[in-house]
Amino acid sequence: MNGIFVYSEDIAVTKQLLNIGRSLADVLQVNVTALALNETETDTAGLIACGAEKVIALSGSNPWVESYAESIAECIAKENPLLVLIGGTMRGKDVAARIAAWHSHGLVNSAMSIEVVERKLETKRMLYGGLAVCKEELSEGCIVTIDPRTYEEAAADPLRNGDVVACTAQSNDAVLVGGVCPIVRERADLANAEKIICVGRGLSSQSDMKLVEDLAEKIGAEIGCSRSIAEDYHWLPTESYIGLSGQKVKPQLYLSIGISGQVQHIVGARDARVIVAIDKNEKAPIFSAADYGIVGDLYEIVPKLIEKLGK
Ligand SMILES: Cc1cc2nc3c(=O)[nH]c(=O)nc-3n(C[C@H](O)[C@H](O)[C@H](O)COP(=O)(O)OP(=O)(O)OC[C@H]3O[C@@H](n4cnc5c(N)ncnc54)[C@H](O)[C@@H]3O)c2cc1C
Repeated sequence: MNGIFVYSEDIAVTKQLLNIGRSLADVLQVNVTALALNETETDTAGLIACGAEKVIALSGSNPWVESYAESIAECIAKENPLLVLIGGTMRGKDVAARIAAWHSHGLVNSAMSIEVVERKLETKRMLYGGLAVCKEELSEGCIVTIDPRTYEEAAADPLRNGDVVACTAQSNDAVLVGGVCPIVRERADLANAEKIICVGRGLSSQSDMKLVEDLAEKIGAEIGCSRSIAEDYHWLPTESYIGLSGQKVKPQLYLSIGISGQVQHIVGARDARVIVAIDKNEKAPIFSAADYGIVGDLYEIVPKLIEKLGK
């Protein structure tokens, strides 16, 4: 068994995987190989700067990354790595599942962390909507997907050396893409927002959203919500809700207003740097997840905050 193999169809995520991949490789004293699919020379050089000893630059004419799963599996077979890290995007998970099936290797999805314990690799991931954490010891060659932004991008060191091996990929054209229509988002991309105000059923009516919008404008925040607000009340688009079945976010500031903080919601927000909660029920579970809590009526607190921030 060789080193650690990393791949994502999103080069920024590959650099995040290199952060953890490099640390593990240093402990295990093995090499890191990154796979780049249809990336530029600058991007492949960037992967070496971020810690890969070798970059396999695959190129092919089919724009559909899933159709290269077999070629990626072949590269992995040649490298025979100890561990394969794949970016846990929707497309990455699709590719990871196909590769795991081809190689009959284990697959751990959405690992929250991965570490070396007594020379064995161990992952942790959430179970039952965040109610339990599952610890798993990996067999050799295991595939692990890691969701975007679980780790920061590896710091680039332009003095690092490495090899770039160019290969032509064979795409599996069993499914041909006739066209792609990007989803036009009605709101900003919450996954990359630095500040988020999240509203829940504590808000009495849709017209009160104005209050939240005013506060968001004052602090330059995007607006998210609990599932009930999007799916039951339809006050905000579906892509605005945060949680287990919604978006996973990692802002610097997450301010929840009138959200009870059920585990299915919190699971999407727990990686925020600072969580502030406003709720009138002092026993609301949101306060266990919050760094700062304000117990009180949002209709009194939010106008006061807007007033203070206005000065
Ligand atoms: C399989 C599954 C998946 C799910 N996935 C998600 C998900 O991805 N995201 C998600 O959000 N939910 C999800 N849910 C639903 C989740 O369990 C909760 O039901 C939901 O998050 C509750 O939304 P809420 O906090 O807005 O409402 P509530 O739980 O009703 O909380 C409202 C809060 O507002 C407070 N409040 C009321 N009035 C005021 C006031 N005037 N001032 C201050 N506070 C006030 C109350 O004290 C209360 O704490 C899922 C559920 C299941 C079963």
